[in-house]
Amino acid sequence: MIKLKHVIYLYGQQQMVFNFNANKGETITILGPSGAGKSTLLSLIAGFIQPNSGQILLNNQDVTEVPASKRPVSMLFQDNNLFNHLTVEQNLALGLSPTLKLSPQQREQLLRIASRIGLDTYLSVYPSQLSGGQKQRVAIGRCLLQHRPILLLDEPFSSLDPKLKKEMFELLYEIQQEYQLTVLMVTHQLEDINKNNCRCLVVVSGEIAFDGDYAQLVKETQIASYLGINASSL
Ligand SMILES: Nc1ncnc2c1ncn2[C@@H]1O[C@H](COP(=O)(O)OP(=O)(O)OP(=O)(O)O)[C@@H](O)[C@H]1O
Repeated sequence: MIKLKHVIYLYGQQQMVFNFNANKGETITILGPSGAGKSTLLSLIAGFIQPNSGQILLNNQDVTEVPASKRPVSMLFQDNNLFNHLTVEQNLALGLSPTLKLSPQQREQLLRIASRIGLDTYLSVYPSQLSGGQKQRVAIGRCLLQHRPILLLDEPFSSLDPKLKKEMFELLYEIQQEYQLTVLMVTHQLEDINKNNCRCLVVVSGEIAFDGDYAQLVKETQIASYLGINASSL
């Protein structure tokens, strides 16, 4: 589903090298210190930046030269996902049509997703009138309307309070299962990891220094202590 073959990206003298495979329906948490290259990895997969060399395959197709808008990928950021001058309905509609003109079938889809994310009574509201969690729900709804099988999240809920964050993770997990999405999520917060069932990647100095589940990660003492985790975190 996702394959990065010796992908090299250069920021000046700084080199990043990524080799990585993900299967359909997998959820992968990406950890690592600030400046390690986590967002760069997502940007390469999304197509926001082009590698200097190497190959990126999505759904068995080489997309290395394919622009972001044509890749089977949606991306959700920590904030600024919405257009403040557009209503919730219009922000959602952007997932279906850049002109905001929807066919009756598309409008039906929009209403179904608005109900799925619990915002069907907020369609005419502007983002400034929404809470942080509601804004992220709209952004998730728009990703779902794009019908793209890969969802990339860059610290999506880190500005939310713990209760809301938990709710958002539950919604994300349900949606991931329902739509069989392949999810890659960057986080700095260890409590965001689904410790029972999650593949973790640790990016250090522009390379994937660890790839395995959380229980294995804890045993990799050098990397675990670097991230500030130990066996009691299990
Ligand atoms: N546009 C850019 N031009 C030059 N260097 C950049 C640019 N964007 C990022 N970098 C550098 O590339 C490195 C990796 O950045 P990146 O944002 O991928 O790290 P990150 O692991 O996501 O960090 P954080 O957790 O702080 O968001 C950093 O050293 C950063 O300074």
